[in-house]
Amino acid sequence: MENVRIRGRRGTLHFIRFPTSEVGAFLQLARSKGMADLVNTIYATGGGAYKFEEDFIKEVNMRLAKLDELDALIAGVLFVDAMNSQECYYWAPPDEVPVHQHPADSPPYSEAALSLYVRKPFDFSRPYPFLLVNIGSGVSMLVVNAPTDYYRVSGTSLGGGTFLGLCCLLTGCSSFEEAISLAASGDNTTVDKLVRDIYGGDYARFGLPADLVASSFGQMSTAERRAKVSREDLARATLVTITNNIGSIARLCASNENIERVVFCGNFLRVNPLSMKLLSYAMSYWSRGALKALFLEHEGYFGAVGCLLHLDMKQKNESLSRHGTPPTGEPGHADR
Ligand SMILES: Nc1ncnc2c1ncn2[C@@H]1O[C@H](COP(=O)(O)OP(=O)(O)OP(=O)(O)O)[C@@H](O)[C@H]1O
Ligand SMILES: CC(C)(CO)[C@@H](O)C(=O)NCCC(=O)O
Repeated sequence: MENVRIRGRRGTLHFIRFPTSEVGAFLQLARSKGMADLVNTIYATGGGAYKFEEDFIKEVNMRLAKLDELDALIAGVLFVDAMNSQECYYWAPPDEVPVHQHPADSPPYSEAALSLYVRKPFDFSRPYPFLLVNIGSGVSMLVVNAPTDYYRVSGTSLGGGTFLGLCCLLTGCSSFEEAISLAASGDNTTVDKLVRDIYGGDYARFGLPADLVASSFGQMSTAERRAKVSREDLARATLVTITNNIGSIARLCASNENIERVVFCGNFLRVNPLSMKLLSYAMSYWSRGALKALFLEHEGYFGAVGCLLHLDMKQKNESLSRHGTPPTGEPGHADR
């Protein structure tokens, strides 16, 4: 991300990621490159900041300054959105006709229709209140009323980790990228039981369209169906199941809290336009156009940015209490 001002300096933020299972390799690299000669403190957030604290001290003699993951997440989201005019976007059909107003003969949730969804920029400069749905390995849902006024309203353990774990079990795949690519070419209707499979068409009285999933994995109870199903279809059904469940909980939370904008983030959405389109459809359809699903370009990096900002704040506060003035642009002395 270019042209970012932090700690009195302007520059480009570079993001890298690696799974926490690789922390050992990172520590080895840090040691071999003499990283501890340059820095003595790393700002860190999430469970890993606690879990790996001892390893950092023991292996590279570096201290972890720990920040709460949800504080850091929100600070990061607000900062990155303010810095990058293209950060926030949504997905919609090209005609922008609300999905619940589409004629019954052209269902906007069909494969063909979803593939037409296009990404459009959203002006998030007046964000409050919003529901922030962070889809990591588990899912946290936060009502955000102001930069430091928020609460965790709900969560679910059925998240990105569940998708990946179940996909590995069901398809034998071994990476998130592989799971997503299988899902992209699969068909969940061979796995799930649809309203059509139960009613022969729509259940019109309660607005349940024929193509809606009535029972996730509902077809898999018969041996005949199981014999015919492909890995791709299983991956697709897993993706649709997890995504729709998150969408459903998010929608209930948003309506309960009288919130119209639901911002989804977290690495589950990485290289995963299908889930974003499904969430967009679900939010709009089930709220009859009242809710809007929003997404963020730097989906999984906000916690890290929140940490960096905390360092900036800390330095400003230290400088104010020492000299009565903000810092001049030199890095802080307490932490390197
Ligand atoms: N390269 C990848 N390897 C593994 N998982 C990935 C990858 N890219 C995206 N994902 C998805 O991102 C999820 C993790 O998301 P994220 O990194 O945002 O969460 P987290 O901070 O680890 O979650 P939690 O705080 O719940 O433990 C994985 O469960 C998986 O669905
Ligand atoms: C435990 C955390 C907060 C760790 O990031 C996350 O994985 C989560 O919100 N899990 C869902 C827990 C629940 O609300 O059921």
